[in-house]
Amino acid sequence: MRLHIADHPLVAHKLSVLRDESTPSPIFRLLVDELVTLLAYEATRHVRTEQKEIRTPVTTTTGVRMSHPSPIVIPILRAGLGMLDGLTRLLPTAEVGFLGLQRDESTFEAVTYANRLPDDLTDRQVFLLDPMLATGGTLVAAIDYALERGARDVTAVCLLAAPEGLEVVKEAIGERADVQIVTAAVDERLNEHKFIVPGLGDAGDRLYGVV
Ligand SMILES: O=P(O)(O)OC[C@H]1O[C@H](OP(=O)(O)OP(=O)(O)O)[C@H](O)[C@@H]1O
Ligand SMILES: O=c1cc[nH]c(=O)[nH]1
Ligand SMILES: [Mg+2]
Repeated sequence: MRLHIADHPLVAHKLSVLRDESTPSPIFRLLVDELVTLLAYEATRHVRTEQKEIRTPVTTTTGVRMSHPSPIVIPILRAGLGMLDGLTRLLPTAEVGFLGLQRDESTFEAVTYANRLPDDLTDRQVFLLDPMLATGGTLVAAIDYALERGARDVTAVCLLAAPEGLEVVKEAIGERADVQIVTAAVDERLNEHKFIVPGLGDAGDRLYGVV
């Protein structure tokens, strides 16, 4: 597992506003979108391309285009949905699959309630979107869905990660695949409710309200 922590003053600034409990939902949503676009620049650094001859007004030259098959972007509902536009803005030809996972409030285990993925992800670059990597249970489940469909190249884009969750993901993946995690920050720890500290609270609730 490879970990990339985005080190950029704009990322740090926007993340600080997200952490602020007084930031209202409309601003929170806007900032998540902006942050993801900044993270997407790093997350797509190894997106597959191929050479292509192009004709400029002056001459012919060798350019680059995205390879086929196109990448697949998978937001993990609910909170990951707030990250979808930020990523597809940079990868407009990507296909989009959906996973709905909710953490059980007493056991903290991830429960799947929606799964709309292609059966075959062989040779596809997969981008998983979830703002919070806390215990890691949700991300491990999502990575497993991708790997059991043949994916071997998976990038997870998060806003915040806890050290405990990163360790869980690393152990669970082992040598099975090349998994990259791109995050805006690694926080201190989890609290007794398995929330990230200092964190930003419940990302889904802050994006969409308490339902
Ligand atoms: O690393 P973990 O301990 O598994 O926790 C992280 C998950 O918890 C949150 O989802 P939540 O269950 O609150 O669902 P929501 O997005 O619908 O609010 C968050 O969006 C992650 O998906
Ligand atoms: O801090 C946390 C942990 C899990 N899910 C969240 O939304 N926030
Ligand atoms: Mg939630």
